[in-house]
Amino acid sequence: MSAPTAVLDVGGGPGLPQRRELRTPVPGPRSLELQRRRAAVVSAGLSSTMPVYAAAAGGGVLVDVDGNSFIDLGSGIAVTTAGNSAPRVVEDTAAQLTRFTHTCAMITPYEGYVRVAEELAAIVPGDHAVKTALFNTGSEAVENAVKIARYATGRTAVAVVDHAYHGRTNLTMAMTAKAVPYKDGFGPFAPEVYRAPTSYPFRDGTDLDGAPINGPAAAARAIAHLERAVGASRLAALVIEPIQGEGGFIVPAPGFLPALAAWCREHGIVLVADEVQSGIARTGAWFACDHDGVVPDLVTTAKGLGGGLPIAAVSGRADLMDAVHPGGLGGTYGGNPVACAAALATLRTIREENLLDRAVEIETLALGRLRELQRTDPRIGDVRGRGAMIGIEFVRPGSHEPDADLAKRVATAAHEAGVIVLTCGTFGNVVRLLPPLVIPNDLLSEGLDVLADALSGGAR
Ligand SMILES: Cc1ncc(COP(=O)(O)O)c(CNCCCC(=O)O)c1O
Repeated sequence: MSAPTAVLDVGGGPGLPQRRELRTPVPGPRSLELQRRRAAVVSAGLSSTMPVYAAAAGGGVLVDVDGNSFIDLGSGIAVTTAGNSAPRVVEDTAAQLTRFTHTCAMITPYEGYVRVAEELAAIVPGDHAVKTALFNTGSEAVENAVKIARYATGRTAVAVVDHAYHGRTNLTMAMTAKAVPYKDGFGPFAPEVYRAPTSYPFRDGTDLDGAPINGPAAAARAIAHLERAVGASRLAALVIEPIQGEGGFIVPAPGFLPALAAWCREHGIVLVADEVQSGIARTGAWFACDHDGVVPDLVTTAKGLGGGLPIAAVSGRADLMDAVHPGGLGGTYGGNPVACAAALATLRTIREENLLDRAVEIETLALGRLRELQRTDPRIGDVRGRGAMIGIEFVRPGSHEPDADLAKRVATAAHEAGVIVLTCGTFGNVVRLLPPLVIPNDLLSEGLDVLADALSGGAR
């Protein structure tokens, strides 16, 4: 057994020097040693975007085991929204750890769970009574939202849309659109899932009569498809991301979500907004649904909710949440007390540091800079997003043909220059920005400069 690699003894949180600084090649020697050890004992099925190993993180940076300081534009996939090792999260979880670490909420409940449910009831869209059940991962929340919808309606069919991502469990894989890497080889998948076209403004073009496929037209197209493929009366739920994440940071055309919501209401179909990636202040509102004035019946949240601790939730109409028989929902760790303390501290940090407004400031800065780049670079097909959830779609110049290789080269060049960015998209041709909302403006601007350099130089 190898001795633990001596890592940098630096504390995380906002006190970390907020700078981009490379002291070694990327990856450095300690990361290379850890890569060697990992290859011997960790499944090859687990990939990793960055070739380095984390030692500390906070504010807008992540420091690796070789002392390299990276600008973090990924937030661990939209999780450390309120900052890594956020002070209140650290303080409140440490205090909880000394009281009790686990009792199982189904065995001996505790106030923290109730307080998280009270907090979510206060921010979830709508003026109806809201109840919550807590879980551990986004996939688990989506699975349980479907369970609740099926139980409450007595129906079994589930509608999803193209480019969707909902998780890696059997049902959520069936609901996810992209085969590689998420589904290939893992079937058979759960039945009774029906996929409709979504609103993808950059790629929707016009209908057969030459009219642009706007929001209402895209909704009519999706509804017509579902009416043919399954029928509204058989649908328990429509599960949709208000802004699609892994599918490519796709913001639907105005009017698309409201038209779908009206159709669901008309036919008693439970509208589930999967806000695992777009929720909890990420887009400049508590939920992405808020931007469209849509009130879903159920909302799934995870990622940003826990400030890094694993916690997920299904929140929604009390009549639906109470439809399930006692004991019908559960799980050993759901709403772990330490994770609940983290969630409460995260929500408090978002409020006290005005991070909803901060997300809007980040949107203005990032979209402005990227659209400036787009004006002179035909390889940037689309720049889109809300708040601190921004996507850059790369194409072959003069076409809509996806350029996944360019997206990968830009991301790799950014990594080598000390900036963490992620790619996504059905076609793999989207670079996405998910900075912590606490990132200083100068660091965000520097990260955008690095992307611009990667585009103009390193990523030919
Ligand atoms: C909308 C939406 N719903 C559900 C999920 C699933 O959440 P879990 O916490 O990863 O299970 C996600 C997770 N997205 C990141 C997946 C990363 C990967 O596994 O490669 C999401 O974005």
